[in-house]
Amino acid sequence: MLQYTWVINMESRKVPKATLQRYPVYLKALRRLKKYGNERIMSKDLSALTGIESTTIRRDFSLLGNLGKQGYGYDIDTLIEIFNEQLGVDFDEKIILVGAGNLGRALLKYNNWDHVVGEIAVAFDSNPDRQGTRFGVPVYPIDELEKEMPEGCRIAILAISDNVQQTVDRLIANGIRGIVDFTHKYIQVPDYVSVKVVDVVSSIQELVFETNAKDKKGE
Ligand SMILES: NC(=O)c1ccc[n+]([C@@H]2O[C@H](COP(=O)([O-])OP(=O)(O)OC[C@H]3O[C@@H](n4cnc5c(N)ncnc54)[C@H](O)[C@@H]3O)[C@@H](O)[C@H]2O)c1
Repeated sequence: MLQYTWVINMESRKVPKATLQRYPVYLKALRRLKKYGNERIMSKDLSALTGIESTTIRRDFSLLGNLGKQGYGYDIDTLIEIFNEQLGVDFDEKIILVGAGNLGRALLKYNNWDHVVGEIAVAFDSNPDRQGTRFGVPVYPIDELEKEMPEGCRIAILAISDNVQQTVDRLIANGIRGIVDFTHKYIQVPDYVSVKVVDVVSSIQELVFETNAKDKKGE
C-alpha cells in the first residue's frame, strides 16, 4: 500500500517514502541484470524479478524523469546510475580480504555480495600456497599490501589466524576505515575506525541461552 509520506530526494523532487524504500530493491535487480549482460528491461520483466507490480514500477520510475520508451523498455545503465545517485551510496566498494584460508576462500567463492555492496577486489595471505588467483580474485603476499591495495579502499575483511593486531594496525595505516572481523581475537582500533565482529560461536551461544529461556517459560 502506498504510504503518503513524502520525502525530498536529491533533486528536490518529492518522492513518497514507500517509493524510496523500493529503490534498493530496483538497484539490486538491475545490477544483477547487468552482471548477466542485459542492457534494457521492460517493467513487466522487472516486476517478475522484484515482485513489485509493473504499474508501481512505471509510476516510481516516472518520478525520476522520462526514462522509458514504448516497446524498448528502460536502459539498465541509466537506471543504475540514477539509483546510485538517488541513494547517495557507493555500491562499488573495493573490499580487501586478508586471510585466504578456509573461511577466506568461502568468502571469495561467494564474492558477489548480492550485487549491492561492491566486491572483494584483492586478497592477501602470508602463506605462498594460498597465493595466486582464487575464484577470479588475485591473492597477493601480505608483504605486498601497500603496493597492491586498491586506490580508495576503505573496507577490509579479516580472516587471519596470526599477528592479528599487528595486521590491523598496518591496514589502518594504509587507509582502512572499516573492518569485518572474523577472527576470535580482541582487536583495538582508533575511534575513526569501525569494526563489525562476525562470530558464529557467540551467535550459537546466544541462541542456546535464548532457546533455554523460552523452554523454561514454556513458549
Ligand atoms: N567468526 C567466526 O564465526 C569464525 C568461524 C571460523 C573461523 N574463524 C576464525 O577465522 C580465522 C580464519 O579461519 P580459517 O578456518 O579460515 O583459518 P585458516 O588457517 O584456514 O586460514 C587462515 C589464513 O590466514 C593466513 N594468515 C594467518 N595470519 C596471517 C597474517 N597475519 N597475514 C596474512 N595472512 C595470514 C594463513 O596463511 C591462512 O591462509 C581464524 O582466526 C578463525 O579462528 C572465525
